[in-house]
Amino acid sequence: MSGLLSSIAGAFRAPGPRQPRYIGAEDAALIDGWLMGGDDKGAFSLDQLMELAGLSVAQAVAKLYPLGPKLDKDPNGVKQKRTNERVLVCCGPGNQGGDGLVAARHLYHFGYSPSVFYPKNTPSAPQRLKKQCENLGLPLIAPPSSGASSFPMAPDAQDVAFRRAIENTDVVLDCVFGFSFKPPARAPFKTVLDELAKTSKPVLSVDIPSGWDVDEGDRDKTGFTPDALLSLTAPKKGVRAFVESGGKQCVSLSLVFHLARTDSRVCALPSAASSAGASSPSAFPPPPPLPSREHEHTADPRAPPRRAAPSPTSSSSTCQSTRPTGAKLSTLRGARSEASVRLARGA
Ligand SMILES: NC(=O)C1=CN([C@@H]2O[C@H](COP(=O)(O)OP(=O)(O)OC[C@H]3O[C@@H](n4cnc5c(N)ncnc54)[C@H](O)[C@@H]3O)[C@@H](O)[C@H]2O)[C@H](O)CC1
Ligand SMILES: [K+]
Repeated sequence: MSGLLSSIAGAFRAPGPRQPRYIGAEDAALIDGWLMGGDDKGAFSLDQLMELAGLSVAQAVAKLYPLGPKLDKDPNGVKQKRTNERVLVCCGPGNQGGDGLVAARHLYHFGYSPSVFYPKNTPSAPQRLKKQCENLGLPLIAPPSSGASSFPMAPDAQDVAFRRAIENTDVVLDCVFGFSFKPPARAPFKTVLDELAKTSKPVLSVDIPSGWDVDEGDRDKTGFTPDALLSLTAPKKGVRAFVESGGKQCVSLSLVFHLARTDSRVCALPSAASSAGASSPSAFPPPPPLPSREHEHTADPRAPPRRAAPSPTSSSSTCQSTRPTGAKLSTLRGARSEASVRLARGA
């Protein structure tokens, strides 16, 4: 486990063009378990991890699909829509769906007008996150939570509502399935994935394009290729071809350097050395130099130190494109920049 954590962080510190460490579904689940484990492990709560993931998602949207300037009302006094303002957040039944609910909340505060599609509203769903979206008045397409009385819905009501929602959005956020998806998709998500494949709207996929196999990519020929991808912590093996063929990719770094720092401490402990079967602590290579705490919050760990402390609006994700565009390729390969998003709504 310690080698895995170091290699993920090391991939982002290595000089030259980034060579990300791709991880499989098993390793992704292992890291998740480690982050949430107590004792000598990460000690994060699920809520914290979702909040970090969801904030990174919202920041990636702000970076890739920036909100246009505010426009004056039209002659009839009607508010005019800003570029990229409407974001349809498609949420699945697992933790990735929770990331989506968090992202919708942050997007609202960034000034976007998100709406949320949440078709699997089971008792185990993150009801508090959903309630927070409701409290902001976000349009929510979801069946009533169990126990609530309602009129019976037509079987295809959600499909119809989803199709209408996708027509009336500027950007689609794919938070349907993450690293625990096992193809093929079951209802009601089959329709959702078909619509994602068909739409001409830009889709930003979180962690893995939904419907793709986490390790093997679009093995089942879904026909869905997102406009861009946000990898959480480390890119998954299934997106290697997408990234290497020039797909737009962001990587959320919020946990990477935390993993590396904790890991270097674990490596330094004699007990960790003996439990790993090493004859002495020196059997572990010295941990690579860690970036300063300041850099942990910036997009580029190798960036020169800042003079002032990072603002709360600085991004925890870094974006790059490797799209092969001839002469621009080398500059793009190393390109990365820091998102700066305004957190106060309407500011
Ligand atoms: N450490 C991190 O990087 C964190 C990532 N997070 C996000 O969580 C997901 C992984 O969450 P998990 O709940 O394990 O899995 P999924 O979101 O993929 O959803 C599982 C969910 O889906 C159902 N399901 C599986 N296959 C199918 C299918 N073929 N048809 C229908 N339904 C299916 C399954 O039954 C479950 O209910 C990760 O990718 C990140 O986005 C966390 O926020 C924490 C930190
Ligand atoms: K996804």
